[in-house]
Amino acid sequence: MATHLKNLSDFSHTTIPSASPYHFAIVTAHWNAEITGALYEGAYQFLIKQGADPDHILSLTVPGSFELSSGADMVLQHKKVDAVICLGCVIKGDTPHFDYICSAVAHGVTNVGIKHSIPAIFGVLTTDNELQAKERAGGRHGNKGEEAAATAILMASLKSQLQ
Ligand SMILES: Nc1c(NC[C@H](O)[C@H](O)[C@H](O)CO)[nH]c(=O)[nH]c1=O
Ligand SMILES: CC(=O)[C@@H](O)COP(=O)(O)O
Repeated sequence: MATHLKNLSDFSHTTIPSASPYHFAIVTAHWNAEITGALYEGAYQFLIKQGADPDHILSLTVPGSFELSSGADMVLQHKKVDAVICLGCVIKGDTPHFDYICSAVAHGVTNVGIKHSIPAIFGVLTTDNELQAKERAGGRHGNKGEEAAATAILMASLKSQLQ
């Protein structure tokens, strides 16, 4: 399975730069709140462990994953952050709705990051069922929220090196 091959899931804290210089926003979708809450806790606690100032982490909630792009755009329009982490969980149902949401949020988060030249991190689970989601939100396949936070720190560090 591809998940066990993911480098980030094997990262050690020593390979990620300190988060202390940076300001972060975490935008979390309320849909599938048990899962997205676990993603949020993973992301938030990872940032803190890496030295982020709690006062430099802005946390917001949007209704669903489809709104993550809009939420991230609003944050980047009004707040100075070094990276925005978008967390959600889309679980396949009986209709193609899943495909439209997943495509929209993937493209939307990408476009928001490019629009603002601020790293916008795609921390959205797109699963066939609830079990797969639970396995990736603190279960046997790790916590994608932690990985999203690690990615945010790495990208913020990269940008600071280029300036
Ligand atoms: N089915 C899921 C949704 N659906 C809601 C959409 O994200 C959106 O809020 C609605 O279409 C109104 O624009 N959202 C998730 O995050 N996860 C799902 O499984
Ligand atoms: C991903 C979704 O929006 C999904 O929960 C909707 O379920 P359905 O396709 O059965 O309406």
